[in-house]
Amino acid sequence: MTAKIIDGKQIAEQVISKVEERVKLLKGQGITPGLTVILVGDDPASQTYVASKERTSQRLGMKSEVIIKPVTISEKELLTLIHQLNEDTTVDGVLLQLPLPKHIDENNVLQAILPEKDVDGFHPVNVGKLMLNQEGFVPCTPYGIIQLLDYSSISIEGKHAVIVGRSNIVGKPMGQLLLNRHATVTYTHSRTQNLEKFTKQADLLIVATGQPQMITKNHIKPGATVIDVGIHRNSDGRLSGDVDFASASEVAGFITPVPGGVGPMTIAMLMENTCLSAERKLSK
Ligand SMILES: Nc1nc2c(c(=O)[nH]1)N[C@@H](CN(C=O)c1ccc(C(=O)N[C@@H](CCC(=O)O)C(=O)O)cc1)CN2
Repeated sequence: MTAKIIDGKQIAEQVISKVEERVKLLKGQGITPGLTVILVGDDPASQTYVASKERTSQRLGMKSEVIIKPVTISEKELLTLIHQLNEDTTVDGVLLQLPLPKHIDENNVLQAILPEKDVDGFHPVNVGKLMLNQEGFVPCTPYGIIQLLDYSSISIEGKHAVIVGRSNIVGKPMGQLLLNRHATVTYTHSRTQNLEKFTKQADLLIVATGQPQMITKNHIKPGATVIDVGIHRNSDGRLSGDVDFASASEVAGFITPVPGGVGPMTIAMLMENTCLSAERKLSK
């Protein structure tokens, strides 16, 4: 078997086109959705992702702002900035680019963002709403993966989804989203014994481990859908994921590439969440 490639770039463009129409409608009613991204430090990968967020939001006609702070910023200063953005009525979405320097308590600062401006979906209120299957904000990467499956007509209901990785950004919300769509969900992680035993049962295998190319054809049930969330820059400058793409493609039914799979969807869903935040403000 040779897997069909799920083209994240193309699906992201479709999502973005729909958001563009919604932004036009909002502007017609005097509302310009506003996104502010805070970047602390000078990590090159974070700079790339933030630039992409800025470029895409500008392209959509949103009010786009990137605030860059030195790595030495104190937690107190960062909290003051977030409080200012919470008060700013022209800002619909506030996003703090992760990772943060070690001296800043990530939970503390993420919780300072108003839940109604938390377009990353990381605030405990939005995490709780996801658990209860209520409307809030859904974290962009797992939300994007659901879109990849839907746009590719890959059914979720009744399927066995196995998640490899249990981060707050991807693994945990991913499992909850799939559960809300009636999948049977298994979480695995770095201390799971005999990982293959679980991954080989997966109809939908979502890999977010941060370990380059750790998943091979030996982990995959023939015909399964494999979603690779990992992103690693190799010594030759090329990008690869947590899945050995060549090997996995031999047995998977569908697979996402890196680059051009999940990454572009993260940006697209951020645009959707920002637009949604502005729409909610209008309907209040
Ligand atoms: N506050 C947040 N921080 C981080 C998040 C997040 O969702 N919210 N996710 C990741 C990084 N990330 C977004 O911020 C992100 C990662 C990758 C891509 C992407 O488009 N990747 C491209 C390749 C880009 C490249 O050349 O390096 C691809 O996969 O095709 C977008 C966003 C951690 N931090």
